Amino acid sequence: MTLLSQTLDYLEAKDSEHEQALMSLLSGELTCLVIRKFIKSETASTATASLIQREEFVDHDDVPGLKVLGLSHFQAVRTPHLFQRYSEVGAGLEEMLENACRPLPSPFGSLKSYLAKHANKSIEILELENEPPPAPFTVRSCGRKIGIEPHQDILLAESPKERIAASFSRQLAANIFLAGPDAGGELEIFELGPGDTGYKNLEDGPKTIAEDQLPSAAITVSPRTGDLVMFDSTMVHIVHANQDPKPRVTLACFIASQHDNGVLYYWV
Ligand SMILES: O=C(O)CCC(=O)C(=O)O
Ligand SMILES: [Fe+2]
Repeated sequence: MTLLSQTLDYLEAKDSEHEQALMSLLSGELTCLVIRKFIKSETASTATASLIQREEFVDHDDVPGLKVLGLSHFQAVRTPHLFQRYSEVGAGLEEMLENACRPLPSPFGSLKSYLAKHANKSIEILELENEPPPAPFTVRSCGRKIGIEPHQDILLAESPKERIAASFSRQLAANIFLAGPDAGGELEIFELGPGDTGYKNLEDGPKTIAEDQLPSAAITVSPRTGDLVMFDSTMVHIVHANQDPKPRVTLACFIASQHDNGVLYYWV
């Protein structure tokens, strides 16, 4: 198996190219899709400047140098007392971002419209049977020398009892770059999927792999401000340390599809 990546320019690519690329991504033919200039730099800088000063933008509980607006499902599952905060902060995020960007479009709104139009599906927040409502997205700011260690994002491993998680045909990570680094901060994706690592249940640990034991990267993306990067989050991936004094700021969520269903679910 070889992992495939494709890059399109948001405005220059034809509608049919966006449609074809999304279809390939959702079918698994494509592992990673990069849409350059997905949001305007003015929108990216407005969103960043406004969000960074919010009191909800806090230091990450475990990783020094990483700041986050909102928490992730992974964090909440590992630390159950965070579940309520995860859900409560999440409930206001879409509106907070709209207000922060107005009159410019919300980058998250642009992502939902893009998927609705080109994947021709309805876009819905994920609902789980045994958990409070999930957050729609998070905003992460990686300071200098901060990266993300090798990991896989698999909802079924985080919540094995959730039937909807078992029904996903694909889980994608989507990141909109509100500030792309000028040095470092590359995303690398490896040819190691759930079958290779045996990551099935977060209770047994997230199956992290030491960086020096990874195969050579199959896909390397050097993201720039304004890009949208979507990839199969079940493959092992890593973010190299940001080497730029300016933070690397992303708006991140997951998107999942089911066979024969016209819905895409989002959460983080
Ligand atoms: O920031 C990135 O490039 C990817 C972060 C990540 O691990 C994810 O979105 O699952
Ligand atoms: Fe990830």
